[in-house]
Amino acid sequence: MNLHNHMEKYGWSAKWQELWQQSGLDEQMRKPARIIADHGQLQRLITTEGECWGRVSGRMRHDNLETGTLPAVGDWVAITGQSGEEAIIHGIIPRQSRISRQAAGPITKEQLIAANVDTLLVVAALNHDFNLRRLERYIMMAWNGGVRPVIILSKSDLCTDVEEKIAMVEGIAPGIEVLALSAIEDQGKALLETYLQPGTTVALTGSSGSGKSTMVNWMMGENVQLTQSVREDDSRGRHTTTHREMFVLPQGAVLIDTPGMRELNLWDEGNDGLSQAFNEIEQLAAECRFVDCSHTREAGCAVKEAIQNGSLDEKRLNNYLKMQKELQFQQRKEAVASKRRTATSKPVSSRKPKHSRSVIDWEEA
Ligand SMILES: Nc1nc2c(ncn2[C@@H]2O[C@H](COP(=O)(O)OP(=O)(O)OP(=O)(O)O)[C@@H](O)[C@H]2O)c(=O)[nH]1
Ligand SMILES: [Zn+2]
Repeated sequence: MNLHNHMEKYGWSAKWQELWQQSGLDEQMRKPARIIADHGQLQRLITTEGECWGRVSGRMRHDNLETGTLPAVGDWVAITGQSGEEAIIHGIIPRQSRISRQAAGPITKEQLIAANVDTLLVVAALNHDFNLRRLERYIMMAWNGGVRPVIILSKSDLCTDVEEKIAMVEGIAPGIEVLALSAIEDQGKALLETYLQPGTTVALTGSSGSGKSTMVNWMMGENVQLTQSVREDDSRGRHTTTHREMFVLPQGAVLIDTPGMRELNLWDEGNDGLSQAFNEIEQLAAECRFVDCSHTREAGCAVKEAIQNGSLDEKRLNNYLKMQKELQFQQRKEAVASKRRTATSKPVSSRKPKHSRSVIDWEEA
């Protein structure tokens, strides 16, 4: 039997084999593995021999004080250890993409939610939970981490103008596929399954109550352990999505359930998500008379003109400007922090925060 069989189910491929060899992590007795659940001190792993527990090596924990890099769900790592024993995690194969936001707390820091994600499924319910500004933010999060977003409008059975809603979302999601479905009425499954090909890693996100768990149950089919645990959790009134984990769907894709994201402060990995998510605004801006136009009161502003002639929604512009400001603020704080880092030789973790971070509760936006 092919030793990498287990791992292929979890997304291992010729590409990862190559990255593994290039990483220099493949020395001595080390083997590749993927983090499928993160329990803080302990990580659940899928290895060439099946599942096991692992923990980060002392060396890696120590280095983390400088690098801030610990493995997250979805990471491919290098491990040692005999089968049947707890494995030791020594390093991470360079991440190809990520879902991250700004961590809560006073220091500007990335909170990695999932690594090596191909597609982010953003779920929004077609009844009450329909907020275009919130979708724009999820789209930004995906593009910023190098992940392709797909928008899923759930509970189509509760909506009488589905086509209209799809068109509205397409209007704020250039180049992104938008689909509507109903888990309860078993509508739209084939469309969804086109994103669930074997070998791909998809992450699931969306507001609480948008129907994510129901959708997962629907994809998994009946009599699956997850379905039961989901029901069990629901009956205790807890959010099922607070515990993130990764599992293989019957369609073949690996699914990562992200924690509820009430607060989504953007984290820019330099992938220029803003330009991707708001491409048409940036194209308009190139036509403004002044290169540094703020699109608020300047003469010859092509963006303002688009709002006046109705081709651009002012709310979309405002959201764009707001997120641009957030990212600029984050970059300034980062610049200050890295200056201080080079000025003192203290490890990152012992730095005293200077600013307190403003919290943006965007769910209500
Ligand atoms: N009418 C209708 N209701 C749905 C559909 N999908 C889910 N629901 C209902 O919406 C409610 C919330 O669904 P969940 O699947 O628990 O939502 P969730 O996104 O997982 O919520 P959290 O676990 O809190 O993040 C439940 O009462 C579901 O029965 C659908 O397709 N149609
Ligand atoms: Zn302008």
